Amino acid sequence: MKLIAEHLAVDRGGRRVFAGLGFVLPAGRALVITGANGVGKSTLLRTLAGLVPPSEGLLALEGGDADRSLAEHAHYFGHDSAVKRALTVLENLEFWRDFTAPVRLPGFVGATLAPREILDRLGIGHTADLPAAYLSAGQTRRLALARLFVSPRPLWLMDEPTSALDTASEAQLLAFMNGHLADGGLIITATHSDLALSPAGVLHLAAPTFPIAGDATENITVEEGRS
Ligand SMILES: Nc1ncnc2c1ncn2[C@@H]1O[C@H](COP(=O)(O)OP(=O)(O)OP(=O)(O)O)[C@@H](O)[C@H]1O
Repeated sequence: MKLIAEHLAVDRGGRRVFAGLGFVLPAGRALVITGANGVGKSTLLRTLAGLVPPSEGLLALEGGDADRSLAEHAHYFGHDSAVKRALTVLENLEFWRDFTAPVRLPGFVGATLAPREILDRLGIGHTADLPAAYLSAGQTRRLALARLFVSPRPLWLMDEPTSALDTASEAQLLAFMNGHLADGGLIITATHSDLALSPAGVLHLAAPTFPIAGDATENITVEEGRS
């Protein structure tokens, strides 16, 4: 399984955010997207998640399920935790489990945990029957993270995944992410933190020094390593 992006261009609000972007990410590897504020990291993740349409280019998951879109292979862990405040914590997870079809593929054995089990592992088991509105910012973030485990999907798209997490939760998140890679999953994450993901490459997005009309590959650096 590998994720392929070729000549990707995305426009938002009538303005080209990036163009000429390409990478190949094989199963079991992470791609860390870096770059200054506003350069397009979240936009790239939202495009991969099917939330923003690309203006140009190709996105494909080779070895994926041909009956599903790329977005249906992915969990998107974005800035907004997308937690339903009126539902209990457990109801949020049960909804997500029932709403999100699991994806199982040769070479990918994603962890599937029962909602109560992952809540316990993330240290918020005691909140299971509370309305999600009562959770603190860090607890809400952990609930959003719990969703990745109730329905296995190979591609994790993670936007600033460590935000609002304390040091212990950050270390646990890193262990989960490395576990997902060891299971044959793929991770693309935008972060300003130095996450010790292994193996990982870096995709650096740089602000264009000229108005982008078409190809802007000069503004994109893919660096392998961190293995
Ligand atoms: N809904 C939108 N409509 C129009 N423009 C948008 C929209 N969302 C984002 N943009 C613009 O797209 C550009 C890229 O934004 P994006 O959020 O992808 O940056 P980022 O690299 O993730 O930034 P940060 O590090 O601050 O999170 C910015 O110029 C932003 O203003």
